[in-house]
Parts: sequence; C-alpha cells; structure tokens
Amino acid sequence: MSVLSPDELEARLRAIGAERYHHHHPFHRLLHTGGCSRGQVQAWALNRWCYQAVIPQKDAALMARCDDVEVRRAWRSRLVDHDGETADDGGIARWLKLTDGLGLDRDMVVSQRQALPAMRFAALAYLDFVRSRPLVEAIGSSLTELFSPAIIGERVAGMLKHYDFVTPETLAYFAERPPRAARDSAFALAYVKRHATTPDAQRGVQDALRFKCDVLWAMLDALHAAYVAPGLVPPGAFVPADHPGAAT
Ligand SMILES: O=C(O)c1cc(C(=O)O)c2c(n1)C(=O)C(=O)c1cc(C(=O)O)[nH]c1-2
Repeated sequence: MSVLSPDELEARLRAIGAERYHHHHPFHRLLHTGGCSRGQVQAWALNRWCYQAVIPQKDAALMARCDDVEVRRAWRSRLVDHDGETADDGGIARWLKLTDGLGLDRDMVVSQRQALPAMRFAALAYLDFVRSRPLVEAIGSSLTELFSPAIIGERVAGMLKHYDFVTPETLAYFAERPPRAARDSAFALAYVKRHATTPDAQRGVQDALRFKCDVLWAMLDALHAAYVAPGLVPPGAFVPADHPGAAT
C-alpha cells in the first residue's frame, strides 16, 4: 500500500463521512422532518446527554496524553466550550436547557439512569478509544465534526418548523456549534494531514473516522429500536408518556 498525499487522505476522509455519517440515519430523518412525537424527541435529548457528558472527558483525556503544547493550547477551547467558565454557560448547560425545555427532570437526565444501555456503552466506547489509541487516531476520531455543521443546520430549521414544543431558546445549544465545529475540525484535519505520513497511520486515521461514525450510528440505532420500531424499551429505560403501551 502506498502513501497518500495529504490531500488524498483528506479526500478519503470526506468520502467516509459522505457514506457513513449519521445524517443518513432514519431516526434523524424522522427527527428533522417532524416525524417524531414529543416523547420521541424527549428520548433523543435525554439519551444524547450520554454523548454530551463524555465529550469533555474525552477532550481532557486527549490533552492529558498529548506532549505537544501547541495541540493542548488549541484543544483546550473544546473543554471550555462544553464545560463553560461558569455553571450557566457552556454546552453542558445549554444541553440541559434543551432537556428542561422538553419537560425532563434534570437529575434524571444527568444521572443517565433512564438512558438506553447501548447509548451509554457507545459513548464510553468513544472515551475508551481516545484514551487508548495512538494520538493521531484519537484526533482523527473527532473528524465527524467536519460534517456536523450541515446536519445541525438542517436539524434546527426542521425542528423549529415542525414542533410547536421546541423554541430557539431550547435549541440554543446548536446555535453555538457550527462555527466551533468548523474551527475544531479544521485543526484536527490539518493535524492528521501533517502527522499521518505512513500507510499504517493513514489507515489508522481512516479507521478512526469509521469507528466514530459507527459510534454515532449505534446510538441512533438504539433510539430507533427502542422508540420507533419495534419499540422495545429496555427494562428501566425512559418510557415516554406517548409511547404505545406506556402506563397511563
Ligand atoms: O449534533 C450533531 O449531529 C453532532 C455531531 C457531532 C459529531 O459529529 O461527532 C458532535 C456534535 N454534534 C457536538 O455538538 C459536539 O459538541 C461534538 C464534539 C465532537 C467530538 O467528537 O469531539 N463531536 C460532536
């Protein structure tokens, strides 16, 4: 296998996103086109909390492993973006505004007690990957963010249009994300293009992006199986009031 040029590597990475990113998942199509009930939107928000909670942990883990001060300096803005400088700003706080706005109890959301097991496991698999794989792969696994601005734009427009229980305030989390995702993914892409210079490293980076697409896909598969079809909610997990067969 021969070495790819940096631009060939980028083209391969973009092709992986075009094929495997979670914008193709049927649950997202339902969510963005008004096909979800209020209970299904609640289930999505409370379950995605598992991912939100892990992101700053994986960013801290990545920085802890990194001996390059330039990378740490660039990467730390991700931690601030999510954790905030105070309890009221930052992505974590904004995600909880979304779950508040959907009428979910904060302690229940934060505890993850009623989250789907597969959701928690997928989020932890991402954390484990970043802790254990070579740094260039750990950085490469964040490259799904190359593709998130487009899906976030579609989500915000679609949800505001279709759901009267969703407001711009409850979706404030997403207003902040696209420019930050663009900044962060540009940095990560430049890093992998510069540092993945052998066939093995280049394959590792591509596999890291595939792995991350799988993490995101598995989370949506779990949501779809529990709350759309066949609608099998695992024992102990959140049962929306409008779920078929929910206790009245
Ligand atoms: O709403 C989305 O579809 C979406 C996707 C992704 C992604 O592609 O991993 C992230 C986010 N949102 C996001 O909000 C976020 O903070 C984020 C951080 C990361 C990462 O891997 O470091 N991905 C994502």
